[in-house]
Amino acid sequence: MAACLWKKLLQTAKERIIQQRRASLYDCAHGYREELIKKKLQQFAGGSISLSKEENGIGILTLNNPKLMNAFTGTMMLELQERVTELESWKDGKGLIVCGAGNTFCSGSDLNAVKAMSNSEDGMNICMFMQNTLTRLMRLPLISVALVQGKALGGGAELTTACDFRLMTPGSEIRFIHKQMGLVPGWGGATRLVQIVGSGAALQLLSGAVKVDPERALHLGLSEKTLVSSDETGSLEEARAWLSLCTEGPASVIQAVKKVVTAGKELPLEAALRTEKDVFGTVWGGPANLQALVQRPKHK
Ligand SMILES: CC[C@H](C(=O)O)C(=O)SCCNC(=O)CCNC(=O)[C@H](O)C(C)(C)COP(=O)(O)OP(=O)(O)OC[C@H]1O[C@@H](n2cnc3c(N)ncnc32)[C@H](O)[C@@H]1OP(=O)(O)O
Repeated sequence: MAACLWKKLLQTAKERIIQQRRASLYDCAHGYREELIKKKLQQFAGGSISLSKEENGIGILTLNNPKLMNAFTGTMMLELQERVTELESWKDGKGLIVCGAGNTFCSGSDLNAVKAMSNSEDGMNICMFMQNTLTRLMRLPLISVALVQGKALGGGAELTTACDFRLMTPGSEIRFIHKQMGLVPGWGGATRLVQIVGSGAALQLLSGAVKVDPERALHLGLSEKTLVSSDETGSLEEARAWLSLCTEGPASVIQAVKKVVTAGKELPLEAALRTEKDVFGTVWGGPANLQALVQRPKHK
């Protein structure tokens, strides 16, 4: 009887955590019609978003549009959502590296698409679509790293803030250039930047459309490390090595760690504590915990 009750409690806790994670920010109550925006984005084709899920639990998500400095076309925005959905159900996943092809990160939205969708309705729908998608990316139960090579501009800079960490190669830059386009970030980048560097520094970076080089990024806490290599292969290997320091151990435990930190970051105190309790309940007495106890030397 007790075991049956325990299993039910565990299942309820897991379902509640998954529901919290997958709930979209915007829906029809906000005038958001996802199927309509998807149809519109489909019209702006080009490039791709690939995902390689490796045996060691590290995923590599690559923006492939090097001819346009990995600018986001409409279909790439749709593919990003598909990859995030895939990652949400990756049971063995522990970490994620987001990078760009051709030794550069991402130069934001494809300006050809931006010009064709410059009306308010399309703009708001893209804004809500990308906020939904990047919020889900941010909340993945994986430890994520943006590997910034070359340039991360506009929406590309915003994408870096949806990752837990940023690693930059020599000579690379993160730049919120929105002001120069008469804009502010719309994919959630301003909100996340304030959380990362504080409101003062965020205001300076946005109001000045400041080129943030690796040194300044380190100083601001926007980047964790300046890598040694600038080339695609070398920098990816360095990023893998850096991430492996955070992802050693069973996927269930690494995912639980990310979930409790997300709760602490996003929820009011008591809700965060209750989520922590729920997540704790999924690992206490679990296989990794029991195995660790067996391996622990008896206290003398
Ligand atoms: C909320 C987010 C916001 C929005 O969605 O409204 C945006 O992100 S808007 C886009 C903001 N991004 C930009 O304004 C960057 C524009 N690009 C550049 O400033 C430069 O291309 C740069 C600095 C990224 C690279 O300069 P470089 O001299 O090294 O190369 P080229 O400029 O010759 O670029 C090569 C090739 O790529 C095309 N390109 C680059 N960025 C974009 C883009 N965002 N959209 C479309 N096409 C882009 C560029 O036109 C060149 O193409 P080519 O056919 O060879 O002329």
